[in-house]
Amino acid sequence: MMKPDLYLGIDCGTQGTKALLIGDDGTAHGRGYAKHDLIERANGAREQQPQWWVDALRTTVLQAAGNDGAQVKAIGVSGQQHGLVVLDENKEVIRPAKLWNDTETAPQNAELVKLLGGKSEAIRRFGILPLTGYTVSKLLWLREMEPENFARVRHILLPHEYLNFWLTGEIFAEYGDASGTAFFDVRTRGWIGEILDLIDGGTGQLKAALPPLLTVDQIVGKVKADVAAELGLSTDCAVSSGGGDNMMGAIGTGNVREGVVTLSLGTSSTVYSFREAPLQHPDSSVAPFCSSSGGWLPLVCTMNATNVVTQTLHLLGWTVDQIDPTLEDTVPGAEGITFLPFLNGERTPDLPGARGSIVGLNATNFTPANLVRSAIEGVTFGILNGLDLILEGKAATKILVIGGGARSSGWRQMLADATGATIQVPLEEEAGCLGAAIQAMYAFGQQSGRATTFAELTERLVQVDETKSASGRPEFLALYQAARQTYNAVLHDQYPELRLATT
Ligand SMILES: Nc1ncnc2c1ncn2[C@@H]1O[C@H](COP(=O)(O)OP(=O)(O)O)[C@@H](O)[C@H]1O
Ligand SMILES: O=C(CO)[C@@H](O)[C@H](O)COP(=O)(O)O
Repeated sequence: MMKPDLYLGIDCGTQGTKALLIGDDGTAHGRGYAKHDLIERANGAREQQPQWWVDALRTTVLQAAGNDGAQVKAIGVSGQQHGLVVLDENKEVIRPAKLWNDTETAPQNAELVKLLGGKSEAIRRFGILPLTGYTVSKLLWLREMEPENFARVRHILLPHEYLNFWLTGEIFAEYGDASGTAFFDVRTRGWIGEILDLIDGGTGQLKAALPPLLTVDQIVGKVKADVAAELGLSTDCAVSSGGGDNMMGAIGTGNVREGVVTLSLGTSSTVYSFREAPLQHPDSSVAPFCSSSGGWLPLVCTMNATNVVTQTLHLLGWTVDQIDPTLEDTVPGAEGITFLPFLNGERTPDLPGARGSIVGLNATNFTPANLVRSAIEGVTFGILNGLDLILEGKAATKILVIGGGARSSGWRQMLADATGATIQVPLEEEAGCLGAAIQAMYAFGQQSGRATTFAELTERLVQVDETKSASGRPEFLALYQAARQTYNAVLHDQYPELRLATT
């Protein structure tokens, strides 16, 4: 019997790496998962060793494709966005990668925005406002805090590009993930050398360290012989350009045409919707990123999501299994408790120095269950403020929800009740992996003369798990609107400098 062609999608998230092996028809042939460590310091530092991602990739590829490696035609890699990986002249990692949720670099981000002429000028000139967490301020931080490491930088990579490099020995960038550096012009799809000149004083060191950019039709290269031997892959196995995890989540939810909305509840919470043309939203919280399927992917990201829920559960000695009964047993608004979930500063709203707070406690409402509900509501209301921005005032009718938090039926129902939209979950839970595998299939098709489109592929391979859909219950809408208004009022009260769009 002929063995089927297989495609491997790898997703290097913050908490762990996942791998998914699929056939031409989208059938899953194997899966893998490995956890990552995280370096966390009270000053907002969030770092990981790139080697940890490589180790996790090895483990998950062997788990997913250990017996079928020779049939894998192409691999796509999805990675947490914005992380800074710096390599020296021998292509060795210089220091741990500062991650998308690192807020230690907030002073450098503020300094950079000033150097660029202020917020409006930065947007006018470069089409993007650097926010704390984007790659660019990590470079300024490195120059100021670790000048000896800065002097050794010869290659600047993002997490997924580092994994592509490990797999192929080639260093390339692609438009989607490059958008999150803030030294990439999303309008013209080219690097912005001028910003890097400001950081290195015009020596040209950083510009020379930028990788060449690939279009989505191109591949990074073939898997190196030693990697192929170790992982049981063929040396003919191609590696597609890959992309940021949100860009791959977009492909994995069919968000490759206008009108589709995806909401991800992972370590971060994100909401995004594909556009044919770049979108310069009046609110700079809307990141004007490119997608990794061609086109653009305006996106809002909050830095505190399942991490806050998990930490609240840990505090109580509870587990995620208790989320659903807890939401069932409590009422919207948690009897007056409001939880601002900024345990690690925040990116949306732009408050990198913010701290979390819980307000409205009294002798009757101060219960473990209300505490858990208020944490989930705080995370939810924050990302729904982002959803309003993405939809530019229009009401959502259908939202595809992905990420670890999407496993909770109670949380899905909360999203449906609070928006009035139908909440759907893709049949393949690991949308980032599926998107990466689909991109690999697309690139392999382009390379081998069997060209297809992302629309055709996703139409065929992305399906909804109808058993997990949730519809808004009208009687809950007003209750959630009131709770969300209270949340926004507390937010503005504590941070009067905000001009966040509220409902
Ligand atoms: N049933 C569940 N209900 C709510 N949250 C869950 C559930 N299962 C897992 N999670 C949360 O999902 C998170 C992991 O999400 P994931 O999307 O894999 O993150 P990342 O991509 O950032 O590594 C964990 O914090 C975990 O607590
Ligand atoms: O910074 C962003 C998006 O701009 C984050 O969404 C990161 O890409 C991390 O993703 P997860 O680990 O939460 O999937």
